Amino acid sequence: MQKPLRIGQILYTNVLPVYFYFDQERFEDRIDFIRQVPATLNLAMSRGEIDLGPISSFSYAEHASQYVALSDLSVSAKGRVGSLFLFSKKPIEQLNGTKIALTNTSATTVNLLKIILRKFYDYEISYVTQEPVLDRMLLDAEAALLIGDDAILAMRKKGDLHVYDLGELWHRFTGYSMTFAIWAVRKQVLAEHSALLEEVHASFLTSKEMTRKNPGPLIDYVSTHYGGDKEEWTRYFQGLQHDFGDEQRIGLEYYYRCAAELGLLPAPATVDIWQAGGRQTNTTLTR
Ligand SMILES: C=C(O[C@@H]1C=C(C(=O)O)C=C[C@H]1O)C(=O)O
Repeated sequence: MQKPLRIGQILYTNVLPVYFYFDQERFEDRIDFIRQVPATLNLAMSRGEIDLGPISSFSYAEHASQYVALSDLSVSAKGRVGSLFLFSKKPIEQLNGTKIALTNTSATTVNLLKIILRKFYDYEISYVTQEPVLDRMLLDAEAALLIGDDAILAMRKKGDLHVYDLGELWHRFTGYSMTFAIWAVRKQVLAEHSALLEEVHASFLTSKEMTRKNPGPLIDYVSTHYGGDKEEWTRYFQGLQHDFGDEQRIGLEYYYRCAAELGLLPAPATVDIWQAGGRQTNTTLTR
């Protein structure tokens, strides 16, 4: 019997629309889910311990020759995201020359912050990477970056800290949307599992469409498990995009170029979309 397909799931609410109605039972023991924060999934994917799933878009670029991406799936936003915050003791205009603490759960957003503060503010910052605990991060740093549910929960007790949404900053300076996660598949897995992969991909897309049409049950679930009011959660999910079309690709590939320009990536990457049936399209844009 074939080994089960190992599928990652980001341990944050932001991916739930793609998993909420995923019909796991239909796959019985043909799939396994591994639930972790993005940085852990990134590493597991690069080591071949996971076969497919959402990873940081930055990590996709670092391993672009080994991965392809599933079409129409991402965690993206044009403007405000609502779960990627820089919490700062001072206004952002006064952060040049300071120390900023970065969550150890992220790859895309920590580099997005570096790009924004270097390229658009022309700042020199000293960065430290820490566990995502806001109070502890701010003991010795002027500002702290959190992502995912850590950011959502910290926002509720931010006191008089200044708060900046990274998606909003990116959009303000570039006019682009930003893609934080994409569903990567290790190329090695394609030949072995292509039929199963098509089924899994279709189930993700079905879940996404079902939550789009009827978000009520998901909103009830998250407000029960994570607190917060339902309007807040409704606004959060409305602001997130889980598609990956031209708009998302253009913004992401611009981010890759900025990252390469600053030496954060060895070269600007492009995203290869795997098409059901085994075809692959390289989505490189002419520049
Ligand atoms: C929108 C978000 O996108 C995330 C940010 C990631 C990163 O910074 O590496 C990775 C996956 C996504 O979960 C979020 O976490 O709030």
